[in-house]
Amino acid sequence: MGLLQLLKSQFLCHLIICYVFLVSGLIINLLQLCTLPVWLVSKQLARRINIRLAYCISSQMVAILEWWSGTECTLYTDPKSYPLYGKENAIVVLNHAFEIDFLCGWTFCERFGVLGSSKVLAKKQLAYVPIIGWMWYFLEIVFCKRKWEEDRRTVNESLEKLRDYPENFWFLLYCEGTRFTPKKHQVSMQVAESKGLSKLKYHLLPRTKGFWVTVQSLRGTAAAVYDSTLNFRNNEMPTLLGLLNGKKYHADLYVRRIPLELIPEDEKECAEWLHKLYQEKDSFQEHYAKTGRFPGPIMSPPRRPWSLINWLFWSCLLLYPLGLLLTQLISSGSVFTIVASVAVCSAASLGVRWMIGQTEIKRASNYGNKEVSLNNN
Ligand SMILES: CC/C=C\C/C=C\C/C=C\C/C=C\C/C=C\C/C=C\CCC(=O)SCCNC(=O)CCNC(=O)[C@H](O)C(C)(C)COP(=O)(O)OP(=O)(O)OC[C@H]1O[C@@H](n2cnc3c(N)ncnc32)[C@H](O)[C@@H]1OP(=O)(O)O
Ligand SMILES: CCCCCCCC/C=C\CCCCCCCC(=O)OC[C@@H](O)COP(=O)(O)O
Repeated sequence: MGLLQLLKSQFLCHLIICYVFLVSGLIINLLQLCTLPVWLVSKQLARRINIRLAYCISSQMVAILEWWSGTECTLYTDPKSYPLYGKENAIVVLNHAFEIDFLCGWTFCERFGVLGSSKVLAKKQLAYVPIIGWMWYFLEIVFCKRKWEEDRRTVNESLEKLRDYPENFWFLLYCEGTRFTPKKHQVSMQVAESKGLSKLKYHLLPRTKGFWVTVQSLRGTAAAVYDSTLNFRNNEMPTLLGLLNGKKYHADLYVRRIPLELIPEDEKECAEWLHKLYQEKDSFQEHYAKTGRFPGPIMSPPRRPWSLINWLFWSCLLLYPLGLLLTQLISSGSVFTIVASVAVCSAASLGVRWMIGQTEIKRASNYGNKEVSLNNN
């Protein structure tokens, strides 16, 4: 292990990274709260400010992936579509099998300049995660309860509000609805069988209703669907803790741009179209398993320095007062103050560990474990 790698694996480094993320995140959440009066005066201005504030939070996680761990992200795509990425609104359909797939998505958002405005159809529970969940509230992220009777109205209403969004955005949809586990795969293939649908090897059966409502609501707003299929080289199973430890992974993303006009308007036809898309995605994964690459040429955008610059800015701003505080604390000699400070730090560490836990597949919900999901935690 090299010296730098040893440094990256040190708990003290992780503490510093998490401290910067936590404190800057809370400051930014507070600033977002302060934009509420701006909404009353100019909604578009408030949105533009929030895009930039959100960038300051999400790009810290991107910096961990790109600059701290040095993870390589390779894009396979058609050279004719490439110039359009970042220059139009799009609905992104991505497979959901990896703990850091959302972060790889964010990395591509960063490289194409749409990180601050990127959106997702997220489960409601994520709205309560401090910093990221609170940031999403101000970004007009669409939340769902994964109960169609309740979601059909709220999801449609939230999407309609994005029609006059002032900057280009990508709207991410994990149509599988939950992360891939062998148990969920087995259950969803039973559903596929009962519906006479072809089986999938690498994906769960997609839930079609959210896709249909998204396409219908964003017609005229989004130009295309970006069908995106992600995998990692050498069967890597990346984790957020791995990234924090400085472990380098190798992500490969295959993207096809499909103009929105090609997607059927009728709900049943749209569902069939999506099922067919997932058959194709499965064949791309099979190709990857056999050859170690996706079809088509590589058109990788380079990483940009902004996420690193943003991280360095917040570190300089927040580490100096921390140093001063620690010096004062130690020189005060008060046992009570020192014990209280250790308790606050421990609570904060546990809080961050809980947040990281949200990304772990072993802590995934029970959604999709039963054919008709009753337990929707
Ligand atoms: C150039 C570069 C390109 C790309 C770069 C890549 C990406 C970057 C883009 C953007 C980044 C932005 C943000 C990223 C940051 C963070 C994201 C983090 C996480 C958030 C993700 C989540 O929270 S995922 C979970 C929430 N989302 C979803 O669930 C979406 C999919 N679900 C739906 O659409 C659902 O339809 C629904 C949620 C709207 C409603 O849920 P419900 O459960 O009620 O679903 P359905 O009514 O559809 O289900 C009933 C039907 O399903 C059948 N069924 C029953 N059991 C199963 C089963 N086990 N598997 C499959 N199907 C099942 C049932 O029979 C019903 O069938 P019907 O025929 O009646 O429909
Ligand atoms: C600068 C780095 C700082 C390190 C500390 C980072 C702390 C972590 C911060 C936030 C973590 C929350 C990110 C939320 C994204 C989780 C994405 C996700 O994968 O959600 C799962 C959901 O799709 C499906 O859920 P289930 O499979 O049904 O269950």
